[in-house]
Amino acid sequence: MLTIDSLTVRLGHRTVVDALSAALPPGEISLILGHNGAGKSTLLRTIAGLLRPAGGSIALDGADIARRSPVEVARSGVVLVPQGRGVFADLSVAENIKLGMWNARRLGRSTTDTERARLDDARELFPVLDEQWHSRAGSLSGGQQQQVAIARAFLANPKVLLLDEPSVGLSPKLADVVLTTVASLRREDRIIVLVEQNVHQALAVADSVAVMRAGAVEQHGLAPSDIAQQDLAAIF
Ligand SMILES: Nc1ncnc2c1ncn2[C@@H]1O[C@H](COP(=O)(O)OP(=O)(O)OP(=O)(O)O)[C@@H](O)[C@H]1O
Repeated sequence: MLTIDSLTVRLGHRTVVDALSAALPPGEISLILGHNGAGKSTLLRTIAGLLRPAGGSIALDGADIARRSPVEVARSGVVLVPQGRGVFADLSVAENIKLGMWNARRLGRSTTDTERARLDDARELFPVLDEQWHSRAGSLSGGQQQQVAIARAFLANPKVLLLDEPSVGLSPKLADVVLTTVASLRREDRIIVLVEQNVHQALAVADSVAVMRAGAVEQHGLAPSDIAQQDLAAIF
């Protein structure tokens, strides 16, 4: 369980995350909705250890990770796929994906024994990438590059996977493919936090929904099927 309690993050003089509390359970995809500037990316970056909160706590299975270094947070199994793909265009698909594996090894979260099986799993989960395993990543479509970024995170064997708008800039069809891939990464002991603007497609794969407004959680634990059109109009 990832338990966030009274988390406050200031950027300059602005309070961007304001006494936010939420509980994100394993085995679920928790979708975070909110208008531009609500603080969603800042929340993900703080969970990943890239920003130091001014107050509050972030507990992963009971241990407070809020003020640990990014490396220590990664070592505890938190992986962020930030906005923008962060794919190395001149490296092959395979090399890009293996970077996740090497990173996990460096952090002590992977052994050579498990890596082979995990690589095979990745090729099965991402058949499009398997077909282009040795192609230059920069030659892939936007949707495929996004899949490379997600596959790299998968290879890092995350306990907590944070995805910041993975379908941004993609056609509805490719967004669907990417979000279906995200859904296939759901595992009993894995916490997946998804920030998305492609709301309808994200609702189709989410297990629960939280709504952020002005840095705080306005509603949480909502069932995706309970979110009606008029609610969405009020959120955005
Ligand atoms: N370095 C910074 N200094 C001051 N304010 C910042 C800084 N970075 C972001 N902000 C502000 O913090 C607020 C929250 O930004 P954040 O990117 O977390 O929102 P978001 O909900 O992810 O929005 P979006 O959907 O546009 O990415 C925004 O108003 C933004 O302008």
